[in-house]
Amino acid sequence: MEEDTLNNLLPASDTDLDFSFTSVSTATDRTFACSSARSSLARSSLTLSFNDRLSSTSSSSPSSSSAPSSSSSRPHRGSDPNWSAIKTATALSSDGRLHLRHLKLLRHLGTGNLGRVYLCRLRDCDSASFALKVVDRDHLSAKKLSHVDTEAEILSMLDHPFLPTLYAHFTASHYTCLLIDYCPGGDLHSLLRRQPSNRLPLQAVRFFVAEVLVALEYLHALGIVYRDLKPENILLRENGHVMLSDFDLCFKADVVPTFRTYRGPSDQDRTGNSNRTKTKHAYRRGSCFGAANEQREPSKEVVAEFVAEPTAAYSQCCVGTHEYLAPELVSGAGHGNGVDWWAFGVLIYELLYGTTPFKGGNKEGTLRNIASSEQVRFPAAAEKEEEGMAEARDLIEKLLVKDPRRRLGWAGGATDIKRHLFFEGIKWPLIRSYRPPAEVRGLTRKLMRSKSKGQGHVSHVPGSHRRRRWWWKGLEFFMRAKGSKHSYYYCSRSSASNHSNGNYYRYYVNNNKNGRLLD
Ligand SMILES: Nc1ncnc2c1ncn2[C@@H]1O[C@H](COP(=O)(O)OP(=O)(O)OP(=O)(O)O)[C@@H](O)[C@H]1O
Repeated sequence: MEEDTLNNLLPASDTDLDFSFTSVSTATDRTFACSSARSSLARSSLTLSFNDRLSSTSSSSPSSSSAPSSSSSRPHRGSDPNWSAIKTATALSSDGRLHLRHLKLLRHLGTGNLGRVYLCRLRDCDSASFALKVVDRDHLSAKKLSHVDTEAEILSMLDHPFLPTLYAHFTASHYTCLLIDYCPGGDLHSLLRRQPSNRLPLQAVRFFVAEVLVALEYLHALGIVYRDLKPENILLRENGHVMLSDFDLCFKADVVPTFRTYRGPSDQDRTGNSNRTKTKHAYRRGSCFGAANEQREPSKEVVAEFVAEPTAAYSQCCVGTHEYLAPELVSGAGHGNGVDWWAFGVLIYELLYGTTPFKGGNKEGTLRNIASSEQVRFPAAAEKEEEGMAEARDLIEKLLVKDPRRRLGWAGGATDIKRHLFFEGIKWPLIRSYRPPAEVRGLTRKLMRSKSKGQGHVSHVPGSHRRRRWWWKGLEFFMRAKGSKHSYYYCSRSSASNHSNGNYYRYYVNNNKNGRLLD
């Protein structure tokens, strides 16, 4: 029905656009506000500065359309059939650029806070599917527009199998359009809700979080702190591998890559389960994190490893999804790269246990639990629990350390986390070749179906309510109760009643003397 309507409304040219999309109704206010990111000092030529890498594909001028982001600047996607299709379409275009008229909208996939997302194809090529995020600039505040630009900037930097590729970014009339990979597998949150007790088997968790870890590693190496990790933002590609989405809450900092050395297993023991005395290491082998083990003596050689972690990243702009907020975000005292590693711990916990670790009776309760000194607790272990659960708990405990500087990942990033025993045996360079877990209910069947239909989409499970990023009045109450010296300003308090889901609040922490809002 909706598909028909959209098809009927398809524009003959870009100028017809006003009639082709329904404007996003007053969207909920974003919790994002631009960060007060404090970059690290540029110590050497190795310092990567985000701004140096901005792609020229980002264009905000009205009525412009852009040439597709060049596949040559994305070496890993050079042979991607989607790129070939885009190149063919632009070669046939009179001005060598991709326009909205080259696309055929097939279906509305969903609506976010900034815009609507459509499944689409190129008019002259039925084999390549894309997701088109359409943002009606006329209906967004200046602040939200800056979020759109942030998302476009970040997307234009990415070249990674577990992150979206931005094929084109164009502005037509008052619409900004971002053309990215289409993920027919839906999101991990919906997949989780299909599982018995909302839990995934441990091997499936290892598969998904290992890929997320690699994606975060890449983002952090670029100095990007993601800040919105949660199952809802982990989409599943046609091949069952993950793709992180939603980059408008990110903030950027400089990162100083370093080489360091470590001595094999002794370091592994440090980051792994320290109570375990192992003389031999069990290596899992076989397809998709299988359980076949092989015993071998630990290697003792000194290994040089690359670490690019934005440890100096700093922002005071508090954003995120409440169950995934790190304690330093809740306290409003400023935060950095550690928030992603905290959220990574929450993610592993939720995938394994079907709930988040600090969830309270209501949102304030959750915040209180996060901010308290109470350590993470686990449900009582089953009598016969899956192999690897002890390692999983140990990893979660090390990630959910309340002090960000003592949290696993803060200093060494994903490099440290990868060495934890939970991930033992994973051959990281081959991670793209691992088979998605066949035992996960709904995963392969849905993906197969979407493949055969060519345009299927794993819908959200009814009742699997997506957790939005919000901030809520309860925080004010909560902080007052704690006698905090910080004061909070709800930037959108007056418009809160207009919000479509009524649960979005953006706030600034004001802890400077002159009372200026930190932005
Ligand atoms: N590349 C994609 N492939 C398939 N579905 C997608 C894709 N990108 C987004 N979607 C779907 O479209 C919907 C809207 O996505 P969008 O990124 O605009 O907002 P969101 O994920 O709801 O988050 P927020 O509103 O917080 O920005 C989501 O439900 C998502 O599942």
